[in-house]
Amino acid sequence: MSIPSFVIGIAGGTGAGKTTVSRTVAETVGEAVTRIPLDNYYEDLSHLEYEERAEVNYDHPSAFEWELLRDQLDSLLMGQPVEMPQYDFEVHNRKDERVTVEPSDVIVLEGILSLFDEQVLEMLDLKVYVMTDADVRILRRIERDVIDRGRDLEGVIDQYLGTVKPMHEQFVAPTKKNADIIIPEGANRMAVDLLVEKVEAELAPGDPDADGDRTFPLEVGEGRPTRVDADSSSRPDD
Ligand SMILES: Nc1ncnc2c1ncn2[C@@H]1O[C@H](COP(=O)(O)OP(=O)(O)O)[C@@H](O)[C@H]1O
Ligand SMILES: O=c1ccn([C@@H]2O[C@H](COP(=O)(O)O)[C@@H](O)[C@H]2O)c(=O)[nH]1
Repeated sequence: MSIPSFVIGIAGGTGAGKTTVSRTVAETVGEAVTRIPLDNYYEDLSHLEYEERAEVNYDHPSAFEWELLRDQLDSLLMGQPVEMPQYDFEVHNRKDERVTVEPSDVIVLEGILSLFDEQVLEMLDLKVYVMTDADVRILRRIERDVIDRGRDLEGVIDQYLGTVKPMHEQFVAPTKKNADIIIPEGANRMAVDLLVEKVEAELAPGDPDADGDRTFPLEVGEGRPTRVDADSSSRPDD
């Protein structure tokens, strides 16, 4: 395994297609990709009742436990496994169990604010922003939240207008300026192929120092760790 790993950050608004892009990259690259949903690092809100948790602003940076994310990314980059929290959207809270995540050649951090925190940005080798129009994103979100996350239509609309949209404009969309690559619409085949090519070039034996200080040992292809899916996510968008 390469130490440190090649770390990709994938940001973008809710419903932009971040999860789809990161899953497609992980599946196409093969075994050595660890996917880290930023959602797993929402603060533990066990001290609140469900009704109070339902009122929390989950689109503000303060909703996330950045310290834990930085520590766990650091550990993975040093080749150490971490016990990653898991998140349950239906109850707006962290699950009791954690999942052991092993370090791997490629780490993909994916979430609305993956390109927000300065210290996290320093850990990223490639920064991607998925840009999809707001009307498309809200339609996708309604479908997903009602079907997968146990919400009702009225609640989804209230949350969108009350917090999701204003926080997107204030905190998420401005992180586009931190991106190396902007992918339109989500699962854009050409863009995903280019990402995969870049990752594979970074991992290729014989290209040991593609960006100056990175060394990629010849272990690639030998005893790679199993792919870990740490899941249990101008123009009017963006
Ligand atoms: N390019 C695309 N075309 C059509 N539907 C897409 C595309 N990319 C993603 N989707 C769909 O949109 C929904 C939200 O995508 P997802 O990847 O979960 O977004 P995010 O992680 O940014 O919230 C999913 O149902 C997904 O299948
Ligand atoms: O308990 C929660 C936690 C988060 N959310 C919403 O999720 C999205 C982020 O997930 P995506 O997959 O990027 O859409 C964020 O906009 C939060 O509003 C939630 O509703 N409840």
